[in-house]
Amino acid sequence: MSTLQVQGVTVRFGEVTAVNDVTLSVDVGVTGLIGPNGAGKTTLFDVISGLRRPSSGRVLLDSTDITSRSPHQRSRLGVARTFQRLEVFGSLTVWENVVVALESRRRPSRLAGGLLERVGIAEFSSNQADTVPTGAARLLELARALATDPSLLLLDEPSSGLDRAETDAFGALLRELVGEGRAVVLVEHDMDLVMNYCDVVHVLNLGRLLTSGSPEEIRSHEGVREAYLG
Ligand SMILES: Nc1ncnc2c1ncn2[C@@H]1O[C@H](COP(=O)(O)OP(=O)(O)OP(=O)(O)O)[C@@H](O)[C@H]1O
Repeated sequence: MSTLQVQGVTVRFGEVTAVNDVTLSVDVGVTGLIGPNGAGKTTLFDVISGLRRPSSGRVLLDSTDITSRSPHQRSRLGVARTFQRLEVFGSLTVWENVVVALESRRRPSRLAGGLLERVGIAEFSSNQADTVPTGAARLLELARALATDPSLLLLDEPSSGLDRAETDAFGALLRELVGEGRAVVLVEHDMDLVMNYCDVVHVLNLGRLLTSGSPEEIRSHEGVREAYLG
């Protein structure tokens, strides 16, 4: 049984079909969702996290149809998400940001320190969130997502703003999260991160699922090269 099933999902914005009859499943592991700009990756994340209703199709979580559930209800079912555009509370400290996320799920605030250690930004705990470097703010978003103890974690371009060493540490953390039985889906432009840390990669192009496979299969896929090279 897959954690997440996307079945025949289509999203139209007027004349534009952003996501076109996409069917895919996600299991425990690191799953990459890649594709050129405008391929429909963020729109598909919006559908999975409940921010957007599909024009047609269904989303199932652990075999339950959640297509009409709100983002809040999905969060309680174990779905957490980070955004391409940072969504932290800028005027709160880094530590307070995580506490707010913990409290939203009635989890104890004493867990905040451990979460910040885990993502590698404990040194910024008492800094105001809008004063920390972009990479640290991105890791704070991850800590906030982890504060909800998700079974399905959706990460939108998590490595932007991270340097190479931070990206490698981030990749290692992803593997740890999988070891805890979580499913992680990554929209990511950093192909090294995708190829080194993903178990499965889905490729979108012009709203359609072009192909799915292991990183090796994706790397050698003719259509993928064409989609990227135009
Ligand atoms: N709210 C909207 N209204 C109209 N068109 C939209 C809207 N959101 C997205 N689109 C269009 O849908 C298509 C898919 O966009 P989406 O942002 O999902 O792609 P993406 O793969 O995430 O791209 P990127 O890698 O650039 O973030 C694009 O053609 C985009 O212009």
